Amino acid sequence: MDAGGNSDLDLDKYDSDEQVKIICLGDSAVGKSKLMERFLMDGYRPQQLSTYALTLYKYTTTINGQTILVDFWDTAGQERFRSMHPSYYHKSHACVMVFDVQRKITYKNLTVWYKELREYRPEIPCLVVANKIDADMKVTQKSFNFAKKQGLPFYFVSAADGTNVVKVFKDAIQMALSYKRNSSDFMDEVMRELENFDLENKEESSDKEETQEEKPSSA
Ligand SMILES: Nc1nc2c(ncn2[C@@H]2O[C@H](COP(=O)(O)OP(=O)(O)OP(=O)(O)O)[C@@H](O)[C@H]2O)c(=O)[nH]1
Ligand SMILES: [Mg+2]
Repeated sequence: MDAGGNSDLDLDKYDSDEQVKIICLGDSAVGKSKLMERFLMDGYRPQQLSTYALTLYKYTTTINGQTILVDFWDTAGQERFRSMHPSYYHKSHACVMVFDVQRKITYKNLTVWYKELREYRPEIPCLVVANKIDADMKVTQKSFNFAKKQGLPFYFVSAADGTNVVKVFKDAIQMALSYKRNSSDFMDEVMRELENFDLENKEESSDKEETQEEKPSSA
């Protein structure tokens, strides 16, 4: 399930300069998939890896002359799974967190999603999205303080009529890129170190194997 392992291949395939991963969180039926579909309708690429639990959409865009490959990760039926597998969060650069303005419980559960997100990704940008405003425009006058309290950007959107959908995802891509370029996230540093360490170890051990092979003849 880890697309990170293919990232070099993907960069070649799409001839892109940089790659970011954006995840989507929120209760079942808040509209996560519909929001992504709405955004991706134009720039949609048929490459879509789908399992019963996970859909990965690939999207390319050009920002300041650079081609950016975006991996959007979407999950299904989260009420069944409750919490996400750690690989879902792994190496993500931004998160779009969605609730349904018509169902209060989905707003309350943002606290739960946010807590889990921060356990895995303490510092990635997170955008809070109030979906389905088409059903009752009056909700945009209500205040939803969760985002403000946590200091997160907040958007009223509708996957049904398209309100603010492009804005949310464009902002998410921009934030993901800034995060990737400027991150001083401690865990990211550690991951980078570990990856380098892994490579070095492999090189060392293959050296060793060669010298060990020679030994038996001298013994
Ligand atoms: N009125 C209205 N309905 C919406 C909107 N977005 C999604 N829906 C409806 O809400 C339902 C759930 O949407 P999905 O996108 O499948 O929800 P999801 O968050 O992906 O749900 P899971 O995959 O189960 O986690 C569908 O019946 C959609 O048609 C919206 O902006 N307005
Ligand atoms: Mg879905």
